[in-house]
Amino acid sequence: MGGSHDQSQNFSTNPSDYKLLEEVGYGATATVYRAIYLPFNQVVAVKCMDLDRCDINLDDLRREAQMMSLVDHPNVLKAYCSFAVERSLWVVMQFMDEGSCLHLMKIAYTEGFEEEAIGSILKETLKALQYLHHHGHIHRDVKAGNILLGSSGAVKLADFGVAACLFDAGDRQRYRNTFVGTPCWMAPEVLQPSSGYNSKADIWSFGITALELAHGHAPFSKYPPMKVLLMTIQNAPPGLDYDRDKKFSKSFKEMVAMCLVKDQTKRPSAEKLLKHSFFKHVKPPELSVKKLFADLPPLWNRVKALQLKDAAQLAMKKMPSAEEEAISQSQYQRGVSTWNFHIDDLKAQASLVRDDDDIVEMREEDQNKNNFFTNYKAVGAIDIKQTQQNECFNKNKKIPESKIQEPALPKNIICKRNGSTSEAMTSNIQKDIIMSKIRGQTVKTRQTQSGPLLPVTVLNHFKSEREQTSERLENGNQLPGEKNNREVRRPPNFSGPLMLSARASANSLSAPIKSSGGFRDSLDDKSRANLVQIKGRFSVTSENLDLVKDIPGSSVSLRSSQGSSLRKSASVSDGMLDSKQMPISQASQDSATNNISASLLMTHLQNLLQQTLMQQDLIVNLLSSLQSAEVIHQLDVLLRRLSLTGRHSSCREGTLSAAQNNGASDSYGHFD
Ligand SMILES: Nc1ncnc2c1ncn2[C@@H]1O[C@H](COP(=O)(O)OP(=O)(O)OP(=O)(O)O)[C@@H](O)[C@H]1O
Repeated sequence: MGGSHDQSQNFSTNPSDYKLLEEVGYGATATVYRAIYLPFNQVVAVKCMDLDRCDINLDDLRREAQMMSLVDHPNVLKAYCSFAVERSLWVVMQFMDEGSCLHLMKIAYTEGFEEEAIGSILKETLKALQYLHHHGHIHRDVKAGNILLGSSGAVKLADFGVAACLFDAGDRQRYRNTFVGTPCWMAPEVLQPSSGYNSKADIWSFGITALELAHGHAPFSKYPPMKVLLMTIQNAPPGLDYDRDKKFSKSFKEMVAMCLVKDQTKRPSAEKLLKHSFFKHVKPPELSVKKLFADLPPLWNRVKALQLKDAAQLAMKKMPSAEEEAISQSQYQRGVSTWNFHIDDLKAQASLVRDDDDIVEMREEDQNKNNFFTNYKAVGAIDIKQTQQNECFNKNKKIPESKIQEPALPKNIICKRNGSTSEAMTSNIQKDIIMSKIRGQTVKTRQTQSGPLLPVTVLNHFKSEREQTSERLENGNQLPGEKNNREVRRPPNFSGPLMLSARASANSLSAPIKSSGGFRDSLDDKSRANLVQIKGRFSVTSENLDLVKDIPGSSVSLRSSQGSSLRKSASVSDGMLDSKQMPISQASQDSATNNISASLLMTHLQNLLQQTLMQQDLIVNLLSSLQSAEVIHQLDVLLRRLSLTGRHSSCREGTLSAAQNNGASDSYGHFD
């Protein structure tokens, strides 16, 4: 991809040459810091990818870093070098001092940007895509969270964590055949591996990103990932609505509609799309984008504020009533009486499971009109004095190293939404209030969790984003190494089945899914080739896909698919599952008896969990073999069952259900 002036600068791979400063972002697998490269006294970004949290192989990571270092385009983020530091991989890259579009929307434009800014951001992004596609790459994770902004108005596409090479050995027509991306942004053809996909998948994601920038969130974002996948396949493509989106121009609506055509062959290439009339009159980003952050405090303070906002929401989340809590406590104790589990662990796990309504509710919270001020006020904020405001707006973006200090909490935040300005403030007092609430209530609070399961390997390292947020806050500004040393990794004793790695400061569905080694080419042995790994979310194996393909229509027997590959996804240990196999119908009868023992109850629960896991695998499998309306209908039915199952799989609710609800097992009867 050509050289770059940056490559003449040799960045060292010695971690002590980098002084990590504030945290400026975090994703499913990484935390990003503003840093100083000491030999050049140059500000850079260092992305620290926790290898324990990454369910991707080192080849993929190296490929990401290598690809980023080869790019040479003003709209594609440049990486300088990468190297391993203990259990993490550091990627040193250009620092984008205004962060991602997603962050910016969350902090100040919760209902999206004006068309003028959107046009500029999209045009620059499209130029990046044109460049990547021209060089044979599919980005595969185009979304607002991966579009970074600079204070000059620069727009750069970042994060090649899931990017793939489109053609090898000169085969320019090669279609990818893997399952990679982030649910809301994924093109329909990407969800159907049999059909294959190419760079047009990025055009779909680009269209979704346009909607995200216009509304402040991606379409379907309030639904669990599995539902999103299904809706993407079944529903008409999303678009800009003529009533709701009156403020947007016809040409913008048309351009989005062109991207969101289900038939990939009918989507325009990036090159062609750039010629669309919508992009003809777009203003240069120095004019339209730059002003978006004119009044905002520095990025690191915004990130901190977002973390506080999430923490405040966590603290304010509605608590179960006293009676519910008491019942729940006794259920937990009954449930764990014969196991070695620590009750707090079990509670924490149970609290990770939410049903759809909770997710919708959560989404509404995320999208509500309240600004930080409202949030903080609710946890005991104090009034803000107008005279204090200016202090925090003195952006000091290029700080000489000698003057760099640990960042203070933001004193004032200007929240700007579509032109209106309101004030928000956090203080150390507020922080204390929030933190004390969090400390007292984290375990009790239910968290946004739903959708597909996590593989055991991921699960063992899984830490909900809210916990991470709390930890980040409690750990202050520790550097990653210090954090790792202090962090006590305590794998959960109980693995709830419907887990989803949520992000506090990002769209809850924004962590990418990655299957079968986006770079299957690099996997040579059969077992690796069969692994369908989904980054940070859930896993199935391609053996399952084959299995389902061989099974006609609805006569799929779950029992027949209890092979070893399915067990990879099981969250209860294999040994437990093997030794406690029990027909579901028997579980139904047993759960109807009053004198049921806690251990038997938990055994049944395990079976229910196992069935849930298999159903989820099955859904993914069916997606891959989706060919006819009949199958779509079956998926629909399955999905409904799955939501029911999801509720019964929650440790908290499942324990109750197994004991009290005979109907639970009925819903599985069909699969016996
Ligand atoms: N070079 C950079 N300069 C400034 N901020 C950055 C930079 N790179 C990343 N960030 C911030 O950090 C966030 C997370 O980064 P990134 O997307 O690379 O992590 P990730 O773990 O790969 O995320 P995900 O996999 O969920 O997309 C970004 O959304 C952005 O806000």
